[in-house]
Amino acid sequence: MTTGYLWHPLYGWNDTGSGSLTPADPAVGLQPVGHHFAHPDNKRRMHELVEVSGLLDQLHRVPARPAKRAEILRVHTEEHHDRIVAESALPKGGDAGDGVSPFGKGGYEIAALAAGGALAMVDAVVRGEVDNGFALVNPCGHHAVPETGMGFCVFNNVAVAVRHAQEVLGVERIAVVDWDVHHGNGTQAVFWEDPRVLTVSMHQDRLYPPRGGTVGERGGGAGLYTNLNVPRPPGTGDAGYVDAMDAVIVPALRAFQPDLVVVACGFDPSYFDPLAHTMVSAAGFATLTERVMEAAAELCDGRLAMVQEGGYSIHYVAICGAITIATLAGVEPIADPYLALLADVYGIHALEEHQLASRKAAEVLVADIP
Ligand SMILES: Cc1nn(C)c(C)c1/N=N/c1ccc(/C=C/C(=O)NO)cc1
Ligand SMILES: [Zn+2]
Repeated sequence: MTTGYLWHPLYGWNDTGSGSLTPADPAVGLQPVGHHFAHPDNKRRMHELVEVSGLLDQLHRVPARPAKRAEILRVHTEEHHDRIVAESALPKGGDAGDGVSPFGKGGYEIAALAAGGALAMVDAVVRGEVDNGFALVNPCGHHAVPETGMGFCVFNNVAVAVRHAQEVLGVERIAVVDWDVHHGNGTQAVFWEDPRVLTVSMHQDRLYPPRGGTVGERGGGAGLYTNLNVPRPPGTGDAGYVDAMDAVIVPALRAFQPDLVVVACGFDPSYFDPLAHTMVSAAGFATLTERVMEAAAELCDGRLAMVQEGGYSIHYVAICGAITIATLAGVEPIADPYLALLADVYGIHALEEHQLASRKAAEVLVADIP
C-alpha cells in the first residue's frame, strides 16, 4: 500500500503571537504566555516524530502547494479572502476573524498553503498516485465558514479540497468525517445544502463553537439529511468514540456510498488535550483510523485522505499523530509511551462500564430519595 504524506516547514512558522487564546491584556490580567494554544510547535513536533521514528521513509511524499485564489473562492467570499491578504501584509499580521485566531505577517501564504496541502493530498488520492494519505497542514480549517475564519482556522482546508475533487476531478459523492473534538461547523455550513457531500462531525457536546453541533442540525434544502452531528459527553474515551464510529458513522457511510472519504483529523480529543476532555488515547485514534480504512476499502477502493485539524497537547499530539499515520500506512507504529499511565484510566475503558456505573448510581441514588 502506498500512503501519501504532506508537510511543509512553513506550517511550523504560523505566528500565533504571545497570547494564550486572546492576545495578552494586562488590564484584565491576561499575561503574555508565549505560546498560543494553536502555536505551530504541536504540528512541527508531529512532523519531527514522523521523521525521527523512521515512519517518513515508509511514506510517499506529496508536495504541498498554495491554493490559488480561485480555488479558495470556491468556498470563501472575496471579502474574506481579500481581508486576509490585506492583514497578512501588515507588519504584525492580523486575525482570521474572531479575535482569537491571530496570524503574523505572511499568514495568508501559510493559510493558502494549508488549503493547498489538503487539496494536493485529495488530488493524489483521487488520481491514484497514492492509495491513501495524511496531510499534516497548519493552520486548521474546519471552523472557517465562507464569510470568515474562526476557531484558529483561516480557510476551510477540507472544503477547498472537496470542492476541487468535485469540480476538477469529477468525484460524485464525498464523505467528510470530522473527529476533531470541536464541532466542524465550517464544513457543515459549506456543504449544508449539497446532497453530494455527507458531512459528519463527532465532537465533545456543546464545547465549541458555543452551543453548536447539535443532533438536530441535519442539513437543508437539497442537502437535507446529509449532515450528521454526533455530540459526545466529556470523558467519553476510546470506547465512546469507537462506539459512535461503529453505531453511527460507519452505517452512515454505508448508506451514503461515497466515492471518496476525507477525515478532518484533530487530535484534541486526546486524554492530555488542554482544550477538551474526551480522554481518547493514541490507541483510540488508531482504532478510529482502522474503522474508516475498512469502510473506505468496502465502499470506495480504499480512497481515504486525512487532513490535520486541531490538537493542543504538547505531550501527546505528536504521539497520537505518528501512531495514526502508521496505522494508515499499515506499518508497525511506535509504542505509546503514555499507555502505562493511561491503561486503567476511567474514560479509556469500555463504554458499558460508564453505562453500568450510571445505572447503578441512579438505582442507589433514586432508591434513597425519601
Ligand atoms: C477566547 C474566546 N472567547 N470567546 C467568547 C470565544 C468563543 C473564544 N474562543 N474560544 C475557542 C476558540 C477555538 C477553540 C478550538 C479550536 C479548535 O481546535 N478547533 O478544532 C476553542 C475555544
Ligand atoms: Zn479542535
